[in-house]
Amino acid sequence: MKLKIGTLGLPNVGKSTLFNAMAQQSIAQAANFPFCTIDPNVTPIAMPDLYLEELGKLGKSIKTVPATIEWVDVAGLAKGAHRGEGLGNRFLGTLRECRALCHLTRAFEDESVVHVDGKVDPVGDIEAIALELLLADQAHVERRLERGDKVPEEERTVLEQVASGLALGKPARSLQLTKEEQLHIRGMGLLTLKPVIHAFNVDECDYLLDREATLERIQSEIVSKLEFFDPTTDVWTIVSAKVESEMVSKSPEELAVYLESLGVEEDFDRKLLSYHQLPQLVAHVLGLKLIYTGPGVPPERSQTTKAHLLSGPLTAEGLAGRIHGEIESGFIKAEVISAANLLEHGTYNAAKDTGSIRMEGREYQLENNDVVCIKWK
Ligand SMILES: Nc1ncnc2c1ncn2[C@@H]1O[C@H](COP(=O)(O)OP(=O)(O)OP(=O)(O)O)[C@@H](O)[C@H]1O
Ligand SMILES: [Mg+2]
Repeated sequence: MKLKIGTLGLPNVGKSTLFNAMAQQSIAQAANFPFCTIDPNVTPIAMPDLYLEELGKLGKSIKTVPATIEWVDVAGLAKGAHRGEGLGNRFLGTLRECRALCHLTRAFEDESVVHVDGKVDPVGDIEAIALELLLADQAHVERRLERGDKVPEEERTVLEQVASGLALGKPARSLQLTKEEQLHIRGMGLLTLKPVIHAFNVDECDYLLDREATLERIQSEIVSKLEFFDPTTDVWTIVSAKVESEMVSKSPEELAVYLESLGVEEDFDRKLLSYHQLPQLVAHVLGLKLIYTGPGVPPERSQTTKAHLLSGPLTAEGLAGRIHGEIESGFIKAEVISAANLLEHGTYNAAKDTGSIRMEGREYQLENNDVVCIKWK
């Protein structure tokens, strides 16, 4: 199953516009009225990758396959959703399946775009959403605990701890649960346990021209005032959903004219755009790794260089199982080299000749940016 990231925020803050900028096409209906989105939108997003294309060339592959995550856009969450305001909070069930949340907050002034409360107040808006998540989790945990003995004891103990925290207004991720404790309640999909990427939706000027000053202002006026911003689980960035969605729908010529009209240099760094930035932050908060297969495999067996996303530990044998059952059962050894090291050598054979390719066994734990070639019989 693909790793999913869910967007969250008040109605009409730009979630679907950001989704379209991320998907690089217009899939989601984005419009200037609250509750425009009802059913979730989902799109695959390629993980930004430093090595894949070059490795594909080195391996003379016909195609390269990037690792992807799924970006999920849901309805706006209204204040009072737990009491049924807006579309209520039942749709949060979609977000329970997501591994991290991207919390989008309006930080642009534009009188023509409706704000559900009539004023732009990022700190208040974030806390309102945080409260809705807290209340949703509280109800979810209570329902589970009501099942009494049907809930395994280890799980019940952790849930009781979470319930006490939530009652004090503490999100589950702030309770410092151990990995093992988290495992007992994994199936619950607690929203307040998920890492949060705060994205502040700013206007084009703040985003493109006044970037540094905007970042400083957001840190001092918003992030530093948040009660539950934990830098060990949460990160933040700025986006400009409207301008970014316009950028991705333009041809290169139109884009040049558009950037010039905004007073932005043509060599504007595309790595600042959300479809690049946000997956990077996802990788950061979830500790994701990328590894590669393809180079080193004889061309008659594979003509594809593929990036694989790891969201937890994986052994060489585990990777073999992901590729094919026969490769797993016939596993002999794994040839491993880091992508950067392989590219320095120019060819797989050159890397082999200098002894740079290591031989690893079944139990080898894959590391970020490993290029792996499994030998099997
Ligand atoms: N940075 C921005 N500056 C100005 N306007 C913006 C910006 N980002 C989004 N908008 C505008 O805000 C309006 C609402 O956008 P959108 O439909 O994407 O919001 P949403 O959060 O998905 O809303 P809903 O919760 O109703 O689904 C649109 O008119 C969009 O063009
Ligand atoms: Mg929407």
